[in-house]
Amino acid sequence: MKTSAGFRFRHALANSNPLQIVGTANAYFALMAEHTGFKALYLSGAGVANASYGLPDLGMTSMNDVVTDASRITSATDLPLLVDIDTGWGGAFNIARTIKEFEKAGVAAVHMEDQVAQKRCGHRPNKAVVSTEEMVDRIKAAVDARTDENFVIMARTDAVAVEGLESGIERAQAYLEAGANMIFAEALTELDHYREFKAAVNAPILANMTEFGKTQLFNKEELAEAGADMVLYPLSTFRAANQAALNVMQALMNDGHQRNVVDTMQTRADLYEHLGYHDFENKLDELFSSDK
Ligand SMILES: C[C@](O)(C(=O)O)[C@H](CC(=O)O)C(=O)O
Ligand SMILES: [Mg+2]
Repeated sequence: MKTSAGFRFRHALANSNPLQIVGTANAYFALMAEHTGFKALYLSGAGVANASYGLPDLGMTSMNDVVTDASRITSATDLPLLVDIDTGWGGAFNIARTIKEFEKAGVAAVHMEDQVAQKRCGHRPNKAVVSTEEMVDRIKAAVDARTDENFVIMARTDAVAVEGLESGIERAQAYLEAGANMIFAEALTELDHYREFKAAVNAPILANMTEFGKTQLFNKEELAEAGADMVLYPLSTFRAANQAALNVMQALMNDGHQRNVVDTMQTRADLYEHLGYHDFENKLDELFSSDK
């Protein structure tokens, strides 16, 4: 029997120290991540807004927008997928629907944050958080809606940047008591802060290594040593691919041809390798070739 996605996420976590979770903006990136050896994948809320809709990460995408992109990835790979569900998209019943839809889509884990509905990127100024009580209610609604007990509900606290480290830790404790399984400690500025979270909460901790943000780009050994169980690279591949695409666009515009940049492109052979193209082609021949 096939194990559930949530089980596979927990299994990957139990077998890694830390578990590196790479952001994959689309199903093809997910295949490349699998072939590179990653054991867990991430669908970024910012990534869905930016890549799929050309929008900023300001709470403008809906549950359906994100579930659509998540389903494309879970259809392409069995690697467990962690998905950013922002604030859960509403009140208790909306959050319950969100959990059911993501479970049904084959997602392994979601993270839900304690920002107000009018959310911002976790690494931008002027964030606002809801009360601990309100976030506890969000978590209770999510946990109650889950049907697979292994489906992971991760509580993200944005409070450290707003109210300080102590408050972030207290909130994390309250969120775990309400039934959250893991903690996403957002926008920490010191390695020691992970240590303090880990010492105070009895649950796996995620460190967000997003680039150009508030957190230094610590390596996985430093983070593991500081108590982080998971390390997230939400937009690294997206940012790199964007710059690569822009370089090609500029070359085409400036040079009138792509010969100077063709070496920066993934070859057709490599593309086909990741897609398993030849297996599909062989299948076609096997099924329909006339000289059988
Ligand atoms: C992790 C995150 O929530 C995301 O949507 O990918 C963002 C990442 C970013 O904007 O750099 C966040 O940290 O808020
Ligand atoms: Mg996000």
